[in-house]
Amino acid sequence: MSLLKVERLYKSFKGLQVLKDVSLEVQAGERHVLIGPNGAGKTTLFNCITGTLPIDEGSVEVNGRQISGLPAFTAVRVGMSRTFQKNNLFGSLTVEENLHLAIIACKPYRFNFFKPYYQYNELLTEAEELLKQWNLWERRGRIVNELSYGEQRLLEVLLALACKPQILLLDEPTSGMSPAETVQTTKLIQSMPRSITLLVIEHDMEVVFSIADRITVLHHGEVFLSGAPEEIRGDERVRDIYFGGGKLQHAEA
Ligand SMILES: Nc1ncnc2c1ncn2[C@@H]1O[C@H](COP(=O)(O)OP(=O)(O)OP(=O)(O)O)[C@@H](O)[C@H]1O
Repeated sequence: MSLLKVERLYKSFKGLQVLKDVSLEVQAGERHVLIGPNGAGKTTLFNCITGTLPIDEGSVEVNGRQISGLPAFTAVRVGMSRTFQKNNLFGSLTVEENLHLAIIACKPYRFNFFKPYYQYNELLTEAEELLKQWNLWERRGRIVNELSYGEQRLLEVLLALACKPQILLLDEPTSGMSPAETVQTTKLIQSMPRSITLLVIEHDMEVVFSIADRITVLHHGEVFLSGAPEEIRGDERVRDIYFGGGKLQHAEA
């Protein structure tokens, strides 16, 4: 059974049809990458999957449980976490404080907001483990606004991991990063355990082909093609609509 199943999804904005009959299945443990030209509807699809946006028609199931039409927190409850194209961090707080807040947000019922958070040993231990696991322990005291853009994007991924998701949606995780930061982020994604299923929007073809088990191409709001990376790489039509010839050759080099 697929972990995530999107069936015949439609979404429009004031008459503009942005997603048309989109069906997509992501198997448990898979690294599934969503590509497509600007405006193809990729982020809108993420917003519809996570419940950030209501859908017009269709369904979204996680582990066989229907979540379409339910509030956005349902996605978190069924084990889904996501990052956004733009950072959503508390810039004046430290890396560690941001992580504490992310952990608290995942399980608010475990915390009493009148008790100082540093009295929750379990919270501090969980944060320490994550910071060490993802090589941010040394930078835990840094104020987020003082981090490079790439470091901030990496922190976003770490915050999404704080909820210990079964399925993680990453929206252009390497956008705006330097080449070195892109390599670091790619390695981080590759090192994630297969217990975390990934659905990733990505434009950088080097990154796409180094992480994907399966690729879905979205074009004008429709699934144009879905298949193994070799299949997508070799498809002339995909080159025409998306790669414009040059980019894919660069990725093969
Ligand atoms: N809230 C909204 N209201 C109206 N139109 C929207 C809204 N969100 C997205 N759109 C439109 O929907 C279309 C798809 O946008 P979307 O951001 O999903 O594309 P994308 O494939 O993620 O593009 P990119 O790669 O540039 O991020 C675009 O034409 C966009 O202008």
